[in-house]
Amino acid sequence: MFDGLKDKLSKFRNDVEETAEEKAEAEDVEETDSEAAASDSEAAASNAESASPDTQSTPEQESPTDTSSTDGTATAETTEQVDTTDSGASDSTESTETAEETDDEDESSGPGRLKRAAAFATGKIIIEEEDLEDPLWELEMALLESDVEMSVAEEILETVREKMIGETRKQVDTTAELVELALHDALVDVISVGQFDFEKRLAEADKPVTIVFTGVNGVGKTTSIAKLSEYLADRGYSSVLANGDTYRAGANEQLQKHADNLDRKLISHEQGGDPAAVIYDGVEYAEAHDIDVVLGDTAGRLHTSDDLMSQLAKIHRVVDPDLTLFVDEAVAGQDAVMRAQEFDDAATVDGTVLTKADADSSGGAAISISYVTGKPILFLGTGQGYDDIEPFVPEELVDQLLGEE
Ligand SMILES: Nc1nc2c(ncn2[C@@H]2O[C@H](COP(=O)(O)OP(=O)(O)OP(=O)(O)O)[C@@H](O)[C@H]2O)c(=O)[nH]1
Repeated sequence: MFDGLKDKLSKFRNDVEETAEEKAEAEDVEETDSEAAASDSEAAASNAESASPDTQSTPEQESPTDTSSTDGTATAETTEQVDTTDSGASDSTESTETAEETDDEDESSGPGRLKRAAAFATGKIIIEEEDLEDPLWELEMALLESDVEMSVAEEILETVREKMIGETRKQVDTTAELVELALHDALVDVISVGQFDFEKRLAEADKPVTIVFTGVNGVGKTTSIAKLSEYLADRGYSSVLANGDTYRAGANEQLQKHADNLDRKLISHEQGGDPAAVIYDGVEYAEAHDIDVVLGDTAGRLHTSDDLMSQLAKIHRVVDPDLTLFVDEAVAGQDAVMRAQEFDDAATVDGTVLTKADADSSGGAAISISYVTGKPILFLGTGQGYDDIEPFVPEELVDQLLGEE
């Protein structure tokens, strides 16, 4: 599931890891060079000392803060040497103060020299904005290619940037681990918007609970109703089906077939009847027969989307459903995200059932819908069988996207 996106996320992790490794190597070389320079100058100083006591320098002159360079970088580099070579405490404190001042001036360019120097002294690598620039750009392209909605991609990037920049790699052992944590948090943040516990809500609600399904034709709405009926039966809830799609020829027969297969009651009216009246009858039937849940189908397409939306509005007025679930297919990518927003604007959707997650989809819809609508994905359709429906757990999806296999 969502293999393309999984590969792209894995590439981002490898890119950042490579960048960090290159940086570690470069800083190793820098360290070796500066150590060599330090021992050269120590040797030179001791030579000078033994050659002429008159030319011996004062402690102040030796202090790194008094180097003739006015360049902040040079000053801080000297501090690195002081820190790593563990020289006299007073010199070190003095030079640290100077470096802090320099550090403050240098804030805009990253975590600052002092922090870097301190991390560097203990073998840590700090991830900076410039290290992430290329990998983040590639990640943004990868997310957009995977049909992740633009504002969602930006939010993910922002969180990754926030979580990684200025972080020392050693705190989490490896760069890979740091990237994984940042990506994990960024993805969970956008995917889990609006999540609520469907089963708890169902358990606590007065019965019968009425659930209305909306969405365009062909995305798996009717099949999802049948699947959910079976899902509920597995958890001890009885349900009745009500066909509010009075517009499409053959809709009654289609739902009747599922009802027969599952041995459920179907409430239906003639084609052209009032959908709100059908679902209302479903509720009455449930009340009379002590049925826990009414699952109401609706038309996916009318003459105009205005007709469709006003029909939904009427169902809401007449039946006041406990939940309205928007159904769309994962393979529809950005189209599904756009439709989710349109339906939510018109009918106030409570959550989404994302079907065909088993098909080779980009993953963009699964990542974007909750963030864009503010309503959670509640179920994933994972095949054509009645049992092929799973509660949507954001953490599980993210683990799967970031998993090894
Ligand atoms: N692979 C796969 N196929 C699915 C899934 N859900 C539904 N389908 C198939 O998608 C097709 C359309 O499903 P329907 O339930 O008829 O779709 P609908 O939205 O009710 O469409 P209309 O009946 O035209 O209103 C059917 O062949 C289903 O078997 C799913 O999760 N995975």
